[in-house]
Amino acid sequence: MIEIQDLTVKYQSQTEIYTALECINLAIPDGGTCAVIGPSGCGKSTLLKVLAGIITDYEGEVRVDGQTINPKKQAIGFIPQNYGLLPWRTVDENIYLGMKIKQHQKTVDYAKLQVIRQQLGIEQLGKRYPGEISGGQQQRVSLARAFLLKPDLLLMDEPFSALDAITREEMQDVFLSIWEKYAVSTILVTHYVEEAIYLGQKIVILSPNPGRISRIIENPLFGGRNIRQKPEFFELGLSIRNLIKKDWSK
Ligand SMILES: Nc1ncnc2c1ncn2[C@@H]1O[C@H](COP(=O)(O)OP(=O)(O)OP(=O)(O)O)[C@@H](O)[C@H]1O
Repeated sequence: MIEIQDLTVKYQSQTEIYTALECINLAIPDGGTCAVIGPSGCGKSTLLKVLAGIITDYEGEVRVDGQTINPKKQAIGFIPQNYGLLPWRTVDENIYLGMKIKQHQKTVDYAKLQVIRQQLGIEQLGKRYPGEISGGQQQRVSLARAFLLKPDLLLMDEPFSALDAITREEMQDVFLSIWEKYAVSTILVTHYVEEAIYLGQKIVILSPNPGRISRIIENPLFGGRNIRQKPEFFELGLSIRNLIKKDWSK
């Protein structure tokens, strides 16, 4: 269980103290997914940085399975917007580098690596460099790296936003099929309402700054088959857009 209790984050600049997030309360069950939507500057990246252990100066409690979040004790996978691949390392090196760094493993579980590469359709790309593969393939490589780590928590910052609409939908399906197998607790930030409905069991809407939770929606459509084609999908999208318009104009 991921538990966030009364989380407030302030930045101190030379002239002022700026509150980026205020009194965030959220619980995500083990193996659940949560999509966070919010206007620019409301603190979405700040939230991910707290969860990734990059920001440690905050008020409130953030726990994974009852223990205060700490990337040295828990495995936390983070997929940044630009996928975070090292351009001077091959695809294979990029995939197992994360595991070596995070879990201090000297040896690589090649059998598992092979299974994940197959699931993601990147078996043929191992010797290439990130600059020699497409954006969708780079996204697959970053997913392989994250899932090989078997994270206690997977964080994704606008994971598919750099992809064209068709590849984005394809990658959302790829993500879901792997996530179903490994049941990794996942928090993703997105600015696409449809992506939030497709990938989020919970959908969290943040208010403009300071970011507060304005809604938490338990998504009734999550995990359904072919939901993108269903009228309920469009209806939920419309009602979330209306909520956002109301909440963000306050
Ligand atoms: N190091 C910092 N010092 C001072 N203020 C900061 C710092 N980092 C972020 N902020 C401010 O905190 C607020 C939240 O920033 P954050 O990057 O978390 O927003 P965001 O929701 O991810 O934005 P976007 O959608 O535009 O990426 C913003 O107003 C930003 O200007």
